[in-house]
Amino acid sequence: MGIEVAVEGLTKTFGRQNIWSDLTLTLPAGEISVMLGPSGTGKTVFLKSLVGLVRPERGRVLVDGVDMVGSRERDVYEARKRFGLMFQDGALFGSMPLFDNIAFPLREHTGRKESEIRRIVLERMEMVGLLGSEGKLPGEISGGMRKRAGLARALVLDPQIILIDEPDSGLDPVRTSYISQLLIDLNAQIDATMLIVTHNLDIAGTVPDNMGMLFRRGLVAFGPREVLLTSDEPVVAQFLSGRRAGPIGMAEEKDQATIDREETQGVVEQTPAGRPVMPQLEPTPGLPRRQAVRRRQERVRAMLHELPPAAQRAVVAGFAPEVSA
Ligand SMILES: Nc1ncnc2c1ncn2[C@@H]1O[C@H](COP(=O)(O)OP(=O)(O)OP(=O)(O)O)[C@@H](O)[C@H]1O
Repeated sequence: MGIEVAVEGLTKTFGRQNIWSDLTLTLPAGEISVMLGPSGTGKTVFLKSLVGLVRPERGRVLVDGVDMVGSRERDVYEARKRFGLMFQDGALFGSMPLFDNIAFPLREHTGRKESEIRRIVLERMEMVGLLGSEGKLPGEISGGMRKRAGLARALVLDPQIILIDEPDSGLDPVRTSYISQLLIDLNAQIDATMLIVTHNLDIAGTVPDNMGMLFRRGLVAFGPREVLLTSDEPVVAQFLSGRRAGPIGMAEEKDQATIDREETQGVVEQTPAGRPVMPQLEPTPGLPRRQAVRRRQERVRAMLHELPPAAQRAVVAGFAPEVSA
C-alpha cells in the first residue's frame, strides 16, 4: 500500500526569486492527488522537492519518518527508492529499446536475475498497454507511448509513492482520456499514493481524490477534490473554467488595478457556487476496486463539517452507497 507524504512549511527560493512559501499539506496514503497551477508557479519544483532533488530552504517533507529536505544525502537516497517518478517527456534514453529503458532501474538498483527482470518489465509493460513494443526505440513511438513507457519505468521498483509531471503534455484529448483511465487503473492495481501535476481540466475533474492549487507563491487550497471543484475563489474558478477574466494573467498574475477594472466593467462572470462536479473515473471492469475509495470516504466523512456547503453536498453525492448508508 502507498504511504503518506506530509509536507510542512516548505519554502523555496532560487537566488532572489521566491518560488513558494510555507506550503503545508498531506498526500493521504494510497490516494490520488492533483496539483494545479498556472505555468511557472513552481509545480515541478514542488515535485522535485518531495524526492529531495531540489532542497527547499525551510520546511520538512516526511516520508515514513525520513525528512526528504533535512536528512543526510544517504538517507534521502534510500528513501527515494520508495518513489516512482514520471517526468513530462518520459525521460527515456534515446538509444535504448523500450525494454532496456524500463529495465534500467532494476539493473541499476537491484541484483535481480535477468529472468526475473524480464518478468517484471513485461508485467509493467502490459499494465500500461505496451506489450509487443519491447524492441522499439523511443524515437520510433508516439508521445503517448513514450509517456506510458515512462510510467512503466516508474513502476518497476514497486513504488509506494508515484509522482507524475504533466502526463497530458503534448497529447490529444483522446490520448489524454486514455492516460486518465490508466492512472485510475494503476491506482486500483497497486494502491500507491499518487501525485499528478497537470493543467488538464479533464484529468483534474475525473481522476483525483484530492486537489490543490499553487498561485502567488503559495497554496490556494489543498483538500478533497470537491472543495476546489465547487470553489468560488476567483483564481480557482478562473483556472477551472479557462477564462481570461480573473486574477491569472498572461504572465502569471494580473495587478489589482486590472482585476478591479474587470470587475467594475462586469467582465468577470460570477461562478455559481456548487457547479456540478464530474464523477470520478472507475477502474476498468475486471480490475480490483480502488482500496483508497473506502479509506478516503472515512477520512472525508470525519472532516465533512469543516468543508464549505457546496463541497459538502458534492462529497455526500459522491459517496458510494454502501458507505453513505
Ligand atoms: N534549478 C533552477 N534554478 C533557478 N530557477 C529555477 C530552477 N528550477 C526552476 N526554476 C524557476 O522556478 C519557477 C517555477 O518553475 P516550475 O518549472 O516548477 O514551474 P511549473 O509550475 O512546473 O511550470 P509549468 O506549468 O510551465 O511546467 C520558474 O520561474 C523557473 O524558472
